[in-house]
Amino acid sequence: MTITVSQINRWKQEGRAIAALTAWDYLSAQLVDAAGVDIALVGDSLAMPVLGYETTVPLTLDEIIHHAKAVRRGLSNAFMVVDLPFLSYQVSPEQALVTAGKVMKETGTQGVKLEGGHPAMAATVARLTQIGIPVMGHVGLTPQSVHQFGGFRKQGKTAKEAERILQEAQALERAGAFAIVLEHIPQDVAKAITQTLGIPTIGIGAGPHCDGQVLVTSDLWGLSEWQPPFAQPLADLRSQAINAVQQFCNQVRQTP
Ligand SMILES: Nc1nc2c(c(=O)[nH]1)N[C@@H](CNc1ccc(C(=O)N[C@@H](CCC(=O)O)C(=O)O)cc1)CN2
Ligand SMILES: CC(C)(CO)C(=O)C(=O)O
Ligand SMILES: [Mg+2]
Repeated sequence: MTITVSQINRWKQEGRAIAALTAWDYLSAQLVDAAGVDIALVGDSLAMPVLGYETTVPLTLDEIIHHAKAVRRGLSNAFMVVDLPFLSYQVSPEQALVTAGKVMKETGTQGVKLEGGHPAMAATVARLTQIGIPVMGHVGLTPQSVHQFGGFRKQGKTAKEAERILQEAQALERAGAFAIVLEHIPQDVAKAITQTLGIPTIGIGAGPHCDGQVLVTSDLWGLSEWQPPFAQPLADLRSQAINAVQQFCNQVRQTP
């Protein structure tokens, strides 16, 4: 049962919600895949909870490829998508093509994701999809623009901004994107975009009316040292992990 882009598109038409989670290595990939997630995203968010950077901006192409190769080895069912890091695709459509091609060849991913939906980025997405690379879009709070936004702030709060985000999503659909992530925007804006588009929307901090949801898996597990307000942990692995280490230290230090 391998998941394909056409399957993902059919799920929208059938009203079957799409579950996506991030993975950053062999272990996390195996766990989300075994649990039956539909899409495993090697998100550039790995820069933050996993590598300890303050934003996703410093992550390099070589770093994400190294992680994505490990994720590939851990997946058997989920559709794999890899984020293109900051400045590995924004210079020109040619740069994006070379980067996406390198990621596909070296990691074995089925698709890539990039941020933004302004006309230049839509043209880049068109270029990639024309040569057969499945592209997932990402609009709203696009974390690679954090310094322009002045923080990881909710986007699309004014009618004008909301309209711009809708236009960007439509441009990405026309460019051939197979799905679009909507991050940290008001739920009514996400709902309107979801109803307008023929391709699935995958929300994060965008309310319940999207065609699917994505979370950073370390947030879901309660493993991140910090998480966005919209991420609800469903486990508390951080305290369990610390507890196990404390028990180990105590055992080792017990004088026989
Ligand atoms: N681990 C973790 N890291 C991440 C993401 C995640 O999903 N989880 N996703 C990306 C970053 N996205 C966000 C989105 C919202 C917030 C957030 O916390 N926002 C607050 C504070 C905003 C501000 O600084 O003003 C708010 O109330 O809106 C932080 C990172 C990349 N890194
Ligand atoms: C899940 C999402 C959309 C959060 O920003 C992402 O792009 C990532 O993890 O890198
Ligand atoms: Mg990302």
